[in-house]
Amino acid sequence: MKFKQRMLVVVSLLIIVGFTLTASVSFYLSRQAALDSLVEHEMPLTSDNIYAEVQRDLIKPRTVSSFMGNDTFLEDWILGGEQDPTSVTRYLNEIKQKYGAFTAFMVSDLTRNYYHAEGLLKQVSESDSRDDWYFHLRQIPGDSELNLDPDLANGDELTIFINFKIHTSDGTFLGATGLGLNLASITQTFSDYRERYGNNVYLVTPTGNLLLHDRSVPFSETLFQKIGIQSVVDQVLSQPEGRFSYVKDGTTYLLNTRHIEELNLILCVEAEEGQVDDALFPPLFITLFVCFIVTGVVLILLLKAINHYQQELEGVAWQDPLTGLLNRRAFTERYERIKSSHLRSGKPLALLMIDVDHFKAVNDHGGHALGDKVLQTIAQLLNRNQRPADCLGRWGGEEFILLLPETDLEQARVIAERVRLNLETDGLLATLCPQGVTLSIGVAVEQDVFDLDAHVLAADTALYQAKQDGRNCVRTAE
Ligand SMILES: Nc1nc2c(ncn2[C@@H]2O[C@H](COP(=O)(O)OP(=O)(O)OP(=O)(O)O)[C@@H](O)[C@H]2O)c(=O)[nH]1
Repeated sequence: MKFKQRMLVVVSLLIIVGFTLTASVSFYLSRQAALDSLVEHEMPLTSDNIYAEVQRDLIKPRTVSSFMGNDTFLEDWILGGEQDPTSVTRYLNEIKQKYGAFTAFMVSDLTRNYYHAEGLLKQVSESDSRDDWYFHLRQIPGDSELNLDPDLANGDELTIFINFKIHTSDGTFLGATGLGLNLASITQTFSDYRERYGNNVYLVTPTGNLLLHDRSVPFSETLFQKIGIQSVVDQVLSQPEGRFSYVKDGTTYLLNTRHIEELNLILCVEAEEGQVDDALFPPLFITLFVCFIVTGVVLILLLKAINHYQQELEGVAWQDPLTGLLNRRAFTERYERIKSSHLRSGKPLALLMIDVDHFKAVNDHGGHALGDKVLQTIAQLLNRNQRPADCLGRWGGEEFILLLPETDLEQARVIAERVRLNLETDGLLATLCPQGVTLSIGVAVEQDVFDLDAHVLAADTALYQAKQDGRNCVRTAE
């Protein structure tokens, strides 16, 4: 790989690695900050808000159920032998209407009659699994329990029942009463929570049953069956408040829990750790895009700079600094190129060795600076008169070399004569050197074997002859 390509690759890699590292570190730090904010602020805040909403949605019906459980009307009616069931039915209907409940019910322990807002529904029986809730309520030490069951009175729709015991002041169990809330509307509320706060929300009983949640989780699930959460489920159930994380299907979930005293339920707010990435990826992509653009611009500038300096260096390497003509090395390289096309075509290639006559005298009389000026002027004149395909160089000192492709000896001689004459009659040179500047030129033509040394030697020999013949003339090689 060339130096230039190596430089471009190294610089590209440096920029790309630099940008990628910077972008990655900044992405990592931003992600940590976003996660901290999610765990420390957003989830607890969501939990607070949902707690307030759960209080509004569930605690009020619970208060009403509690009021029903402690209502002396029901106690008296049961103790009075359950006369006139319409009074209980009316009572239940009024409660149901007033508080917008899905159902209101009362069960007498004496007769096992189950009343609801439209009258007697059935009798509860220990042999009917649907009535398990009732016999369970009888046994528990507390006053109340929340249950999720199908409601017989409403086409078996899943209903949240808030069950309260009815008992006498001395604690004798008389039956159960309470409200049923429509599950569909409550799960909708939880789905609304999810949409509003962007987190999963569910309520869990102290034994780990999922009681209420949005529709994303099957109802039959318990917390123990929820994949991934098993690692922390014991802590979730035993701590009044907590922050946990668990992994499910390669995704990390954050869990914020809180015990709701009044309902004896655990409120769980769950967020995907990856949700913070959604906000962070666009800036990352912008950074990488900027990196791409900057890399491109830097590479273009670098390429231009390298090309510029390369050209300058090539100029220094190939140019004669005084005259701007090709130096000996560049001329040799050109000769080799031109030679190969002549080898194919077999056409003649002419070489002119051009030497300034008595140049030493110019230096001696006018000084070295004038000598330089004269050499530059001669170079310009020679350059001006050459054809596009010709190749002119400075061979050394006051000696120039001119290569004429596809030119035979006679044509070359004519051209050399013209060059000599042009120079002899040039006005500027006459001004610089009043004593006059003349050229001696030796011409040699190659047709078969193109060898620069031999070619130069032949032209030099002709030049020597020109000098011998009194200078200011053209001589051709035999
Ligand atoms: N000013 C200047 N003089 C140079 C340069 N290169 C060579 N010379 C001078 O050119 C002169 C060449 O002198 P000679 O080789 O004796 O040839 P000449 O005086 O031209 O005589 P003939 O070639 O025999 O006609 C020397 O004095 C060199 O110092 C240059 O770049 N600048």
